[in-house]
Amino acid sequence: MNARKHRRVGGGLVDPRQILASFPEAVRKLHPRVMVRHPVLFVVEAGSVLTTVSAVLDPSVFSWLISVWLWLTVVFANLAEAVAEGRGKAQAESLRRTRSDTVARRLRSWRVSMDRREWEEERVPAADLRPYDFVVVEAGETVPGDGEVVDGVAAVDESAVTGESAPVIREAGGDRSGVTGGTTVLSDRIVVRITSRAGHTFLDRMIALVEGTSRQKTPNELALNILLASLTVVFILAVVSLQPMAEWAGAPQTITVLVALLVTLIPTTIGALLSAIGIAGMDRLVQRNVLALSGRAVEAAGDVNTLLLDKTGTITLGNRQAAAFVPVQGIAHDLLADAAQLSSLSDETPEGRSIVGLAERHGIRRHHGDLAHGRFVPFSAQTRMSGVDFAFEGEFCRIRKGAGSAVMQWVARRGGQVPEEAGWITDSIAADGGTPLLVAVEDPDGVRILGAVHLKDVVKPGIAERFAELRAMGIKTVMVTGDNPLTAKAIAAEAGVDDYLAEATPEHKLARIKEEQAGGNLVAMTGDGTNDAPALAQADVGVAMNTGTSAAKEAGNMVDLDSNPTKLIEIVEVGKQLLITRGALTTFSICNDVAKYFAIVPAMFGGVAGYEGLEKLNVMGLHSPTSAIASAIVFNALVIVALIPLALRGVRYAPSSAHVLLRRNLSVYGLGGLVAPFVGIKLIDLLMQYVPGM
Ligand SMILES: Nc1ncnc2c1ncn2[C@@H]1O[C@H](COP(=O)(O)OP(=O)(O)OP(=O)(O)O)[C@@H](O)[C@H]1O
Ligand SMILES: [K+]
Ligand SMILES: [Mg+2]
Repeated sequence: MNARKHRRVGGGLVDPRQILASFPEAVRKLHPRVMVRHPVLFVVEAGSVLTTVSAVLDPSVFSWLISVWLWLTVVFANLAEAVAEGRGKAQAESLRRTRSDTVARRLRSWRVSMDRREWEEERVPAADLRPYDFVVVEAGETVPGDGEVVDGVAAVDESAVTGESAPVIREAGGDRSGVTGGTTVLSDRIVVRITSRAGHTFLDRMIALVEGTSRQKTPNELALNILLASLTVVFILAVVSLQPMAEWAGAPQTITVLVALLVTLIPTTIGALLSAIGIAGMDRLVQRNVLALSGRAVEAAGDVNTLLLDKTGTITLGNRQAAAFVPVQGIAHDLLADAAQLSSLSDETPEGRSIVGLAERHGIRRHHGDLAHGRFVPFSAQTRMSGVDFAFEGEFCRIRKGAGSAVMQWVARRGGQVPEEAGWITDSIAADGGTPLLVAVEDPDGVRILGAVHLKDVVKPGIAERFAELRAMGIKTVMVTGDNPLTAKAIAAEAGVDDYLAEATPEHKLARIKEEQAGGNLVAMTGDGTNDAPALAQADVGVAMNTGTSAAKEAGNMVDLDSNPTKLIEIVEVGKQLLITRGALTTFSICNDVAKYFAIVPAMFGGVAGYEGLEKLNVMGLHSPTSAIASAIVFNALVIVALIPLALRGVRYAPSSAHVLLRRNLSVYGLGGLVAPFVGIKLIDLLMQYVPGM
């Protein structure tokens, strides 16, 4: 994994300076409008106001001590969130500097005659660009906005966004056409169609994300918040109803004591850390160069059990190159090469361009001028073919090239014969992991297959080991590809996926995901192409490769800046760690509160006639009732600070089954939660006895 240049080192540790720096923000967050979003802490804040008023009216060391520590409890809770948010701020700053304030070279066109347009360049600020504007970017210039390359090929330096310094190729036509505003073109010239409005670019979204401004509570977080709020209501009722009983026993309690009791009982610890845990999860993904555009997706990632990947550009490098022309018997090699080149002259896909190039290397150089009144048939994922219709020396002619089955059908439909040999050729190319494209012509002599083009692609290195890791995590991998079954089988075997689906159209990919979801599976999908977009949108976790088309990036809910399909392993780990951390700290918090109840109630009623039985519960032998209560409140506040690093770093996660993790959690954090207050409160009480008046 590459380290983003402006990325901090040792992301898991909390720098004490960071805590200090976040203090003012924590105090600002005391505003009730902010606090109502955290119901448990809102109750603590209200309690702090009550005890402060009562301390003013009826001052004592005890009442002031409690008031001060209650306020500290709320500040500490806000501190957790402020520290979590603060960690993204520096990164956001450096991204802001990257955001381009460049001047764009916008193309303006007007119609001169029926079929001719005149183009003119104008210089406008990047901020004025709108979707469907066309801009020119040349070597040395900054891409002024997000868009799609519609003409040309260029090497682009994307390090400003991805942190990766090796240049990448961006080109028109294929699945590597997306460019991001703020990146720099290193060579050549491209024309870009702008796809996003100023202020809504990828970089803007990235800034909002690392700053946490766009973060919304996830469904799980909302549910937990409701649970915590309900618990709080129950405890409020319990404490309020305690007073009549205490009065009946002749020991009415002060407001300060009642508020203190309430605060120790309600789940303040998890209430304080909940949002920091969520922010930290998103942050951990940013550290791994993944932008999660929804918190829900991060949670879902923790439970994913099926991963769908497309082949070209995701499992393979995606730069399918023509390697050879394989003619059928009786057809000259150069005739096939010529036909293949003619059909590709306007095919702006990488495949198309590489066919033109290969034919040129065989000495065949055709130009658009050779195609009188030619009509180009562009490639589509549905037809899996492309080609051209034109007139040649007065004769009408059609050429088609494409997936074996698609071209065979085309030939058969037009009344031609498909020689058995065509099947052998495509099969032998496919069995090798290559992609065969059959080439066929239709002219006055009839319809026939000329041969095949052998397209070669390379499986990304090291991918098989990573898929084995996914298997160990209980995740099934399925490759879905538009390619033929034999190629799919060969690549599937080489990459080590569990299953594959060949000849898949965008609809098939989508259907396969719905099918998996109907079977109760949580599905992740990684892809880069426009033909992956529907599937990326349907998947619970849709990870788009940053190299991909803007349609793919819009459809997914995560973008991997490294365009590494096995990144999902890390995404799943972060998701699991998020869920486990939240579970562990909730367990700890609730067990803690139960233990505090036993520490504080006996002390409160110690020595009260009729409640002597409770005295026996005072196993801790605390100094005095006031000291016991104050110690519990101090402990309650300090626990929050002590757990901030754990909330931000996440509970240690080692891949193992869900029930092993659950058991481990319950024992470590449940037991820890029960024992910690007895030790902590006793220690604080030992100090508290030296405070005069306690
Ligand atoms: N430019 C082209 N002209 C004609 N046929 C093509 C062209 N590009 C690809 N094909 C054929 O169409 C098939 C489907 O292509 P598509 O892009 O939908 O899927 P893919 O890239 O092979 O797979 P994946 O979905 O894994 O990216 C290819 O396998 C190939 O046989
Ligand atoms: K508490
Ligand atoms: Mg693809």
